[in-house]
Amino acid sequence: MAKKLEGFNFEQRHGKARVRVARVWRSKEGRHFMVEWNVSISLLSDSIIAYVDDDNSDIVATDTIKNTVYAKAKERKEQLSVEEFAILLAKHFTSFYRQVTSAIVRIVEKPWERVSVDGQLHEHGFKLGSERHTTEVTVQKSGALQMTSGIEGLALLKTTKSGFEGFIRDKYTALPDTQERMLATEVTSTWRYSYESVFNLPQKPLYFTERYLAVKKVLMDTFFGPPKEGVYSASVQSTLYQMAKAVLGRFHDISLIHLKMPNIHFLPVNLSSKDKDIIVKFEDDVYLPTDEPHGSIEASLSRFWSRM
Ligand SMILES: O=c1[nH]c(=O)c2[nH]c(=O)[nH]c2[nH]1
Repeated sequence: MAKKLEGFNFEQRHGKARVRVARVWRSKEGRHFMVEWNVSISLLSDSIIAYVDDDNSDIVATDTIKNTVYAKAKERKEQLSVEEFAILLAKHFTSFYRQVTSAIVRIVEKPWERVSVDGQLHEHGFKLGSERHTTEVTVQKSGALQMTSGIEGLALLKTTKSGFEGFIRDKYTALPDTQERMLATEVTSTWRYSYESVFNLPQKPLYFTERYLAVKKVLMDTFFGPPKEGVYSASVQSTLYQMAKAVLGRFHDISLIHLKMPNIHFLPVNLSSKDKDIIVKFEDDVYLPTDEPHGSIEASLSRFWSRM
C-alpha cells in the first residue's frame, strides 16, 4: 500500500527470492515422493521505520523468511501441492507476525517425474521433465486470497494442419499465404482461480496438482486436435483463443487465463548455386529451425464476472 512520506508516495516490500528446497516423503510401503521447489516470498507491512528511522524492530529478517521455508517443509508430513505449500507459507507470515499485512509467495516446481524401469514405476527414481508448474498466491491478514497457477516451458510442435493467410499485404510484405506449415511454440500460461479466501479452498489432497495436469491436458489436446486427423490452425492467435476457451469452458473454478505463445519459426530451406542450379527445393520437408526472431502472441480470456 502506498504511504505518504515526507511529501512523497512510498511503497515497499521485502522478502527472500529463490529459496530452493527439496522434500522427500516416504510411504510405509517404501515408495518415495519428492518435489523440488524454488520459492520467492515478499512480505507487505505498514512498517516504514526501517527505511526512515534506522529502526529494524518491525522487520522479519529475510534470513528468517528463508529458514521458515525449510521449517514448514519439514513440518508437513504428507505430500502437498505447490499451491497448498504457497498458501501455507503465506498464511504463516500473515498470522504469525503482527507487522505483516499480506504475503506474496511465488513458487516454481522443478519437473521431476517418476521413472519406469522395465515397464514398472520406480519406487525412488526420478528424471527431469521439461515444463514447469508455477504458482503465485497473495494472502492478506483477513484471509483474503488471490491465487494463480501456471505452466512454463511447454514446448509444442505440429508438422502440419497449420496455415496463415489473408493478412495485410503492403510494400514491405514478403511472406506468402500458406495452408501448410510447421507450427511450434513454447507455452507460458497463468490462470487465476476464483477462490477468494483461505477458508473456502477445496480440501481434497493434491487438488491443485490434479487441476494443473488437467489444464495442461486441455491445452495440449486443443493445440493438437484428435490423434489421426488433428485440427487446422488458421493462426497462432486462433489456436491460442481455442486453448483459452477450452480451459474456461472446462474448469469452473478458473476465472481468467493468460496465454503467451511465441511463434517459433521453422523456415523453409531452398538452396541454389550461383549458376542457379537447385541444390535443395523445399517440399515441406527440410526446415531451418530458429529461436529468434520469433512472433510474440499473447492474450488473456476471463469471465465477465471475474474480479480483476
Ligand atoms: O500465426 C501467425 N500469426 C501471425 O500474426 C503471424 N505473422 C507472421 O508473419 N506469421 C504469423 N503466423
